[in-house]
Amino acid sequence: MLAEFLAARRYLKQRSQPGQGDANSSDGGYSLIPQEEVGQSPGSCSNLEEEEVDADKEGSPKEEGGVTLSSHKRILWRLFGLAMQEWSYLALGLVFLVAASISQALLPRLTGDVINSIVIDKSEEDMEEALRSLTLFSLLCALFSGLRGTCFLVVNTKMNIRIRKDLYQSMLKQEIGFFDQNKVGDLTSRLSSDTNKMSDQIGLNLNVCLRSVVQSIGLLAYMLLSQWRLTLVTFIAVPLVSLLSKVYGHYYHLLAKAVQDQQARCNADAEEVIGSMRTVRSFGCEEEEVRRYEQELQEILRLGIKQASAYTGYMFCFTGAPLLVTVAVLYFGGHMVFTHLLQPGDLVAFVFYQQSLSQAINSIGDVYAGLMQAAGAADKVFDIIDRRPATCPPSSSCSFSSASCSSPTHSSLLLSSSSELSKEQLQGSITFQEVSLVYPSRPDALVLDRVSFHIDPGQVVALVGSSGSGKSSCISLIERFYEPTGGEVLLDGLSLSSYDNSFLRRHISLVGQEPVLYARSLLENIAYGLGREVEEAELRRRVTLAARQACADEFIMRMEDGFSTHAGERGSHLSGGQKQRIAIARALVRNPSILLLDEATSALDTASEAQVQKAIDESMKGRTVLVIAHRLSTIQRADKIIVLSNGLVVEQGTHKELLEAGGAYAELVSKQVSID
Ligand SMILES: Nc1ncnc2c1ncn2[C@@H]1O[C@H](COP(=O)(O)OP(=O)(O)OP(=O)(O)O)[C@@H](O)[C@H]1O
Repeated sequence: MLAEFLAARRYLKQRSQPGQGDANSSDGGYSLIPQEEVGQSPGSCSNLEEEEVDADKEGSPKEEGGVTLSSHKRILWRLFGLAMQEWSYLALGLVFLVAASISQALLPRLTGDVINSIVIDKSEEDMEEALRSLTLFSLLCALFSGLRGTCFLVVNTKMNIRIRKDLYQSMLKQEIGFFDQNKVGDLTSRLSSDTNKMSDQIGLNLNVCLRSVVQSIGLLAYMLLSQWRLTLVTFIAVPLVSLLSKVYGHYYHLLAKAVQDQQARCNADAEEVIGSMRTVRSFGCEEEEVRRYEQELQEILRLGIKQASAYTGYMFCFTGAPLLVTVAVLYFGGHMVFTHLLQPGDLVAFVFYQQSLSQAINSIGDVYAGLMQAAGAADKVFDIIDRRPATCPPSSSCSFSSASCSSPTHSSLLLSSSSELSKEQLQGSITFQEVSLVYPSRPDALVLDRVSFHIDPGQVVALVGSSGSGKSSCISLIERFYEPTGGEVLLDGLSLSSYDNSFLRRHISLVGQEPVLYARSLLENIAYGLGREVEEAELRRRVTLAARQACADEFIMRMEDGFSTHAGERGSHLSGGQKQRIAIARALVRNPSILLLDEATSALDTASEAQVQKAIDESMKGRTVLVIAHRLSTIQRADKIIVLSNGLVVEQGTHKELLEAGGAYAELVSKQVSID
């Protein structure tokens, strides 16, 4: 309940004070003007303790945004462990923190001295001396606070960089099925907003927590020792604020969750539409999409208005209670001044101390909520960092460079000597042995059903079949994007899973249906995957050769910046045919033993296709080629044709043999011929 309340209160405070972190807002905590937080803190504090005690008593974890309190604690320890790796900055920060706290704690006392020297002693000299001390400690307090903040900010940044790198590294190691099951938006959000939230909240809250704890202990001790009666008065609002916390906490939590859910829906819809702008444009659905988006926004507005109304009640209770506490302190303190139990300056100093204590305790409450937020974000981030790619056999070690993993069995043989392996050492035979496949994201659909075929080294084999029959899935298995659910894929007679992935990447190249280029130069796009070990001159030679083979050199040289031309976001500065040729060049640049072509020439016009086809024909020599093509001209040149239907191999043979058989292939060809 406390977490709910604090999270809701934090949210509302952020809304009401744009641009101000609430934990920071109490920084300094020394003001004559009653703050909205003043006096809330006793409630917050007692509530915090109450909840902690409850959780302990029950011995069972409580739910917080789907993550249990005990797991939150575990995550927080891990986060603190990460922060502790920057121990030198933390230690320095701690020194400045203590120095700032001591200077700050003296300020109310010195202010009281100034007032007493004016009101009681009526001594100008005493006043000036007290003011000199006040100025000195104010400046010291400001300086130490700044230095403390700098140290904790450095810890934040260093932590953030480390977490991001670990997360990105882990993401890129995952199997392809992981990316089918997780939206790009979710993953990039983990990488940006969640990692920021983690490091910001930990750095900020560690800073605030340490400062507030040191201040609270000092202030409370001073208040109890100097004015214990007034200190008791300060805590009279505790039961009231506790009760209100429970009611509002629950209500705000529900509202905040509803707003978050609605915002997530809204963002997901917008992301989907922006990501498929071509489809939206070609169907002329822009206005319809704007209307849908507006409807979603209206729902956010409705919930926002509900929250805004609730805010009135929140402000009334939580601002009223502390003000009443201050009134009560002034009432009792005033009577004590009249009965000479207290001097006016001491009363003013006490009010300052009381407000500072309120802010310090209040900050601890905010720290709790902030840490819970950090734990929530960290939970998702650590899930990915700790995730073991599904393609990793249990005993294998994951290698980042291979984007997957290597098994120590057969692969060690290949891996240990992989740097010396030359192309000839991979003959290039491919065998599918009773291979079945079910995609992790669609566990009910059997996509390949005991598929068996064999491709000899150097053969050109065409996979044909109607849309959805499983052609691309076969290629995905050879690329080891997915593991077969049953059976085995063999390469040169050895199970594919026994090879080191970086070895496979070097010897197998794929040109996919929709070539994806990166927002880098054409040279970098073609050289993608060549590895850093290739020297600059050799790299340029290979890129130029590959571009020539893919008939891409002409159009590249016509461009003003040649190979340095920027491809644009996802290759948007190039035509479909140009993109395809760059993708082919990228596949050829590694001089692969096995070439996989998934409708690689589909986006080319007839003239370009003929050119590229000629280049591919040339580059096919001495390699194994598996090609998916709907065009008869491509298929009939193949040494062997494998016909797939609904995940089953229904026919195999040469063009001539299959035509004579008059089966599924002959039927496909009759349709194809009319298209060709
Ligand atoms: N990543 C994936 N996750 C879940 N299902 C998939 C995935 N990729 C393909 N499928 C499904 O597997 C089946 C076979 O798809 P595949 O892409 O292999 O067919 P294809 O013969 O290459 O089709 P096309 O000629 O249209 O490209 C289809 O039903 C498809 O919906």
